[in-house]
Amino acid sequence: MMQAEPVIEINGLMTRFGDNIIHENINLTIFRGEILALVGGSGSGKTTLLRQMLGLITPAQGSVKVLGAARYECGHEEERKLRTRSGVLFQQGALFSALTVFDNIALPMRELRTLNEAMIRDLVMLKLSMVGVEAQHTHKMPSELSGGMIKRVALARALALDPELLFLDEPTAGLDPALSDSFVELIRSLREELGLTIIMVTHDLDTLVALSDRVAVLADRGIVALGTIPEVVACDHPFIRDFFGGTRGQNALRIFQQH
Ligand SMILES: Nc1ncnc2c1ncn2[C@@H]1O[C@H](COP(=O)(O)OP(=O)(O)OP(=O)(O)O)[C@@H](O)[C@H]1O
Repeated sequence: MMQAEPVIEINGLMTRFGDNIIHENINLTIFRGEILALVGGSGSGKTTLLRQMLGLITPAQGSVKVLGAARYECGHEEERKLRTRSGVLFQQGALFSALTVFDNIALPMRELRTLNEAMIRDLVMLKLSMVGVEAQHTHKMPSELSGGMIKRVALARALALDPELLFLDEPTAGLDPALSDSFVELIRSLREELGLTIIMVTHDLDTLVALSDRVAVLADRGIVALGTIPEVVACDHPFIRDFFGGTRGQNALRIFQQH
């Protein structure tokens, strides 16, 4: 059951790159335990908003509060702690190509400088088993892995430090439908097991329907709709009509209604 504890609070956020205003007066609260999806047209600022929640891009105006701390205003030490409480699966550059599977997952643990190598070894193996990657792949290089396996290893790395918040940028992009379904299933079960709050950007309707509790639609520099899928679909906006209106949209919604 969703609890009403806010874990991310965005108020009056404005983003500008040069003369290009991307967001104007964005307000969004994300609650512990939910999966919130950000959708919107290309260039609507989904990835930028995700990066602002992660502390990677400073907004021109407004505040971003994460786990009670004001991002961009809290001190260095608090910012460091916040980073360890968030896991990220980026669309590109999911793994370091020069490091083995083991070392990719061990890296954030080693950076903590509080764990010895024996503990790190046990933790890496635990994370790999959580995402369904067998021990025989531990010493492979990323170039030796399939696309589906890379996503799983990247997810294990995102979970390396037991984060409370998990950020996913297009988690199923580039996966064929069967791999995409099994990855969605994995994310869903990890959310249950670990009590994660998940913020994801996705273009994929099947992923959206299968995972999201709420959807925020970015368009016209703001959030034009926010709510459950049926609530969002009921909003009359050109992007929403196009996004959910086609055959794929209608099929995805039918599956949603059958759940
Ligand atoms: N560092 C930057 N410098 C200048 N412009 C940027 C920068 N980052 C993003 N932009 C611009 O901001 C806008 C929003 O980009 P963003 O990547 O957040 O969109 P998006 O909704 O995630 O798009 P897509 O679905 O295509 O990935 C785009 O017009 C992009 O060109």
